[in-house]
Amino acid sequence: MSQAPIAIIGTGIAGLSAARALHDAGLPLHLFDKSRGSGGRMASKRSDVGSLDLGAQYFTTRDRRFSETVRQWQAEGWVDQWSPTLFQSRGGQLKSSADEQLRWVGQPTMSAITRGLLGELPVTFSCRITEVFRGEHQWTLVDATGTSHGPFSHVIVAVPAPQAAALLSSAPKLASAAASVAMEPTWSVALGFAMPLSTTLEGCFVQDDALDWVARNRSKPGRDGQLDTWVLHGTSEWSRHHLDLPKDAVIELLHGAFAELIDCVVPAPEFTLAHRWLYARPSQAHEWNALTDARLGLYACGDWCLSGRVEGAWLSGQEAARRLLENL
Ligand SMILES: Cc1cc2nc3c(=O)[nH]c(=O)nc-3n(C[C@H](O)[C@H](O)[C@H](O)COP(=O)(O)OP(=O)(O)OC[C@H]3O[C@@H](n4cnc5c(N)ncnc54)[C@H](O)[C@@H]3O)c2cc1C
Ligand SMILES: NC(=O)C1=CC=CN([C@@H]2O[C@H](COP(=O)(O)OP(=O)(O)OC[C@H]3O[C@@H](n4cnc5c(N)ncnc54)[C@H](O)[C@@H]3O)[C@@H](O)[C@H]2O)C1
Repeated sequence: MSQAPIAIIGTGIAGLSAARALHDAGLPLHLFDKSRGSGGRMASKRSDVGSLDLGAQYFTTRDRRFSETVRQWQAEGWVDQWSPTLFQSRGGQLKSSADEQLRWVGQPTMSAITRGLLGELPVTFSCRITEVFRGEHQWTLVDATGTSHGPFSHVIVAVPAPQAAALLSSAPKLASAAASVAMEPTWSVALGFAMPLSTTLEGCFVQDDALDWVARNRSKPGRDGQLDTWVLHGTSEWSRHHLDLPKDAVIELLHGAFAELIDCVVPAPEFTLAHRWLYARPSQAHEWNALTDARLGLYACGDWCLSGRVEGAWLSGQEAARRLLENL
């Protein structure tokens, strides 16, 4: 009898990191994602004015294994360095804030990375898994339409913590660890201007009331589009307080904060878009690496098991795969 595949729920960077490691070890697997494509919080959004990075803006590497992997991605042509002209704003004071940090982005879009990792791996998109249960020896998944998928030998849950908790109910310790992780929201707004804004600013760390971060989308390698597009992120606190505000109102408020922040005239935008990330980042970092119930064959990974960054999510996926292989 052929070996049942491993189910991986989530095609963000954590799920795909685990998937690649298991595939490279020769194990069969099948991925599921509720979205129409891969990437999760590091996916780019297609829009009328080109592709926009509404979630992860860039990533840094501190861990040696991740640095080496990113160099391989660079050789594949999936990533490039981004060296924006950086500013910071504190108490309304905008000033240049150059540094030596190496920052990476997917190119020509952030999604290039997870698309590259996914390659030809078997995947079912637009499939929200609502239940994960174990029979005598194997696992079955049930999706939101009531359809069953399986059997699977093991399951890796690679979704944000609050969503993971429900899928981990077969292992109460794992479920309660995931349920203990609070995740903060982020409102993300894109503005597109017909005339390029008259500023050298390409990225800005903001420590004011509403805004947390501002980036000129087309300063990133490989981005095109006719408009001068900008991405603005609200702070966690501001986003929480304005969680249920209509998108138009969020756009108006963050556009106003942007106009106050930046050192040039900001006209009415030709294009606007708002996206609410309910589970943008864990409110604190953990050092769990991944969660494991080796006896059951159930694992969880994601940025919330580590640093709440792209690097943490990738490392967590590697660790889930390593533990699964160790327990075969
Ligand atoms: C606005 C914003 C800005 C950010 N900026 C940066 C940054 O500049 N640098 C940085 O390093 N990090 C940044 N991050 C964080 C970074 O994006 C995340 O740490 C990382 O992408 C998380 O990857 P993940 O695989 O753990 O989770 P996710 O990317 O969330 O992937 C989880 C996947 O699971 C799917 N899913 C969820 N529930 C189900 C279900 N029930 N069934 C099937 N599929 C499901 C989702 O559709 C998703 O594709 C940012 C995040 C946000 C939101
Ligand atoms: N908005 C969200 O939901 C986010 C979720 C998760 C992460 N988010 C942001 O991602 C970046 C990534 O962090 P990093 O990899 O540690 O990058 P970093 O460039 O080293 O920035 C970390 C932090 O340091 C401050 N900082 C760095 N460089 C400068 C500089 N030249 N001038 C001023 N301040 C600087 C700044 O506070 C950075 O936030 C990170 O930005 C997360 O906020 C968003």
